[in-house]
Parts: sequence; C-alpha cells; structure tokens
Amino acid sequence: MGEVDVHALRGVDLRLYEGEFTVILGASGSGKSTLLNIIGGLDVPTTGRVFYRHRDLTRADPDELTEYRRYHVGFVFQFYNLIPSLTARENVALVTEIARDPYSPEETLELVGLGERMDHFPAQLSGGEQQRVAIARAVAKRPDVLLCDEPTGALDFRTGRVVMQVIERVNREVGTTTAVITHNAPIARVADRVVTLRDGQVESDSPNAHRMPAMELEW
Ligand SMILES: Nc1ncnc2c1ncn2[C@@H]1O[C@H](COP(=O)(O)OP(=O)(O)OP(=O)(O)O)[C@@H](O)[C@H]1O
Repeated sequence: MGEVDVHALRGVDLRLYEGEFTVILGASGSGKSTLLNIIGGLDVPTTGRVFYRHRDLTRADPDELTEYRRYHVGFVFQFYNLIPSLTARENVALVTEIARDPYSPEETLELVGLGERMDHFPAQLSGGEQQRVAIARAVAKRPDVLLCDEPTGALDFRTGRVVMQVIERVNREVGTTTAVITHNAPIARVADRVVTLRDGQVESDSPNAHRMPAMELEW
C-alpha cells in the first residue's frame, strides 16, 4: 500500500492432499482469505511458488490461470454471490454452460437438498438455502478443488451446520479436495486435517484423530 508493505502471508509452506477435507483456521487478519485466493488462482503471491499437481501456477499466464479457475476450482464465498434475477437452476446453469462434462444443474441442486426449490429466485430462499445454491454452482463443474471462504460466516448455527453437512457430502460423495477457511474453531472437528494460521504464518498443521460428522457440530 504505497510506502507501506503489508505482509499478509510470510513463509507459508502447505500442501492440500487429493480428496482430503482441510479446515484452515485463523483469527481475523491472519491471512486466510489471501491464502485461499492464492490457492484458487485469484491472486498471485509476490514471492514463493504455488503448484497445482505439477503445474507452477506462479508462472502461469492469465489465460492459463483462467483455465485453472474455470475447470479445476470451485469457490464458495461468505455472501453467496448469486445473481438475483436468475433462479437457482439458472445460477447453476451459468457455470455448467461453460464447463467440460459438468453435472446438470438439477443433479447438483438435488445433491445439496434443493431439488424442490430449483425455480426459486435467491430472494425467495433463506440464507442457508442460498449458500447451498452457491455450493451447487461451485460443484456442478466437477472441480478437483473446492475452496470455501467462511461459508457459514453469515449464518446462524443451525443453518451453518446444514451447510457444513452439504460440504461434507460433496467431499465424501464427489471426492473433491476441499478446503474450508474459518475463524470458528469448532468447525475444524469435521476435517481430516486442520491448519492454523497466525499472523500470516502456519502455526500448526495436523490430522484430526477423529473426524466428527457435521451433523454433530455445535458452536
Ligand atoms: N489488498 C490488500 N492491501 C493491503 N493489505 C491487505 C490486502 N489484502 C489483505 N491485506 C492485509 O493482509 C492481512 C491478511 O488479510 P486476509 O484478508 O487474508 O485475512 P483473513 O484471515 O482472511 O481475515 P478475515 O477473516 O478478517 O477476512 C490483513 O492484515 C489485511 O489487512
């Protein structure tokens, strides 16, 4: 920022393993969103390298990064980012129309438990339902990696738990490598592996001995 250097991340060394469910935990300002945006090819680090399989994303040109995001990464944000003038089905179809070998919008909306609400507009859906549409949209392209930035941040506990159940289901049934970032520590219990970030650095990185079913979560 002008004269001031802000180090959002410093010396992060991290792997996401295929099929694994990772929760990245950290306080506000610890660098979680920056890290997720770099993993997802939305941002490029000023130094360091990022690999997707054997591809060095830090050396990719903008077209290659677009290709990586379009075909390999699904994003879920805290505030859903649905298009208000389109129905749930049409919001998902926006992605399936440009994807290779996608699921149909109907299949993914069934997967997130919204088979009955496909023709509703976002304003006719609750926050949790809108987030499930956003998850359906992210998953419809069959991404290899699903990245979720505070997916329950705007939701009350019960609704947030349903959203976590849906993410858990996608990870288990579709086999998508999944990373959820949150400041909410109890959510980490559903992960295979928990990474904690503090001041832009990885403070700890360890597997969970027992992965708790999302339906048992409480916070
Ligand atoms: N574009 C930017 N310009 C300047 N500073 C930035 C920028 N993006 C992030 N930062 C700073 O980098 C640090 C990490 O920010 P980041 O958004 O990654 O944290 P976070 O853990 O996701 O926080 P939160 O949970 O509050 O969103 C913060 O100190 C933030 O102010």
